[in-house]
Amino acid sequence: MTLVGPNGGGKSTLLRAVAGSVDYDGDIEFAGTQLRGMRSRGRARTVAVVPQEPARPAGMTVLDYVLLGRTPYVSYLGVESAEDLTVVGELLETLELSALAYRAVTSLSGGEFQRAVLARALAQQAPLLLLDEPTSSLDLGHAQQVLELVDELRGERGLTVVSALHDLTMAGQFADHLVLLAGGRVAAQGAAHDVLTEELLGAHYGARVRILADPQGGVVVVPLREARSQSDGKIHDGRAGVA
Ligand SMILES: Nc1ncnc2c1ncn2[C@@H]1O[C@H](COP(=O)(O)OP(=O)(O)OP(=O)(O)O)[C@@H](O)[C@H]1O
Repeated sequence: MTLVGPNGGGKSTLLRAVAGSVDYDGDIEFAGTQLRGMRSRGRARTVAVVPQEPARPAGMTVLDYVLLGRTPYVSYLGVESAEDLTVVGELLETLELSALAYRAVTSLSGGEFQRAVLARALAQQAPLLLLDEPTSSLDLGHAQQVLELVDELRGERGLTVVSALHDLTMAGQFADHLVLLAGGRVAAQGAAHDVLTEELLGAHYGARVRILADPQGGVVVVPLREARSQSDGKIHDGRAGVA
């Protein structure tokens, strides 16, 4: 499920409620289990989170940072097993972080660190993965790669993924079910072509867009600039001049 919506719409708050880091009314159930009141080790084996603004622990290497994801499996003696190291090694490889394994996380670029945060969350091997803007610092290629990887894991391991995305075209390409949150409420939900419409994006984002259908079935959202006429200086509907 992919959450979209304007700033302040409630995407992060919803993810934090599912993650158990803010209080909420009502119940949140996953696979028949109430998430409220779960013990921290059990919760960490159930829910993995990629927060929007994760802290970078000073002096910690990328390897140790990703190994933190194995905490729910590490014995009480605190020693990581061969399996922990294998899982982490594979993730470092997949996310192109092997060469950075012994670098301090504080020295990474925004995109490198974002991949390390995802690796740490995937190392938890939890069936529910919450991603808050997982591609916000990534270049186009890495953003596609990360979303493909998450989609593959969703298929292969049966993960449930709830992701907040600002990039509506990425959402229109990758989301199976979209939820548009605005003012803390669900404004629309469904398939990409039902939610990413000119009307809904105009009403809830105050945005002027053109929606294009991608032949492969996805949706492309093109932001339109208001066109200024040179002759009368008035602002005209940008749609008029766009093929
Ligand atoms: N701890 C808090 N105390 C008070 N208000 C909060 C708190 N956390 C979030 N809010 C408010 O709740 C609303 C929803 O915020 P939230 O961070 O969930 O939005 P968002 O959809 O993730 O936005 P963005 O796209 O800007 O990241 C905002 O108006 C925000 O200011």
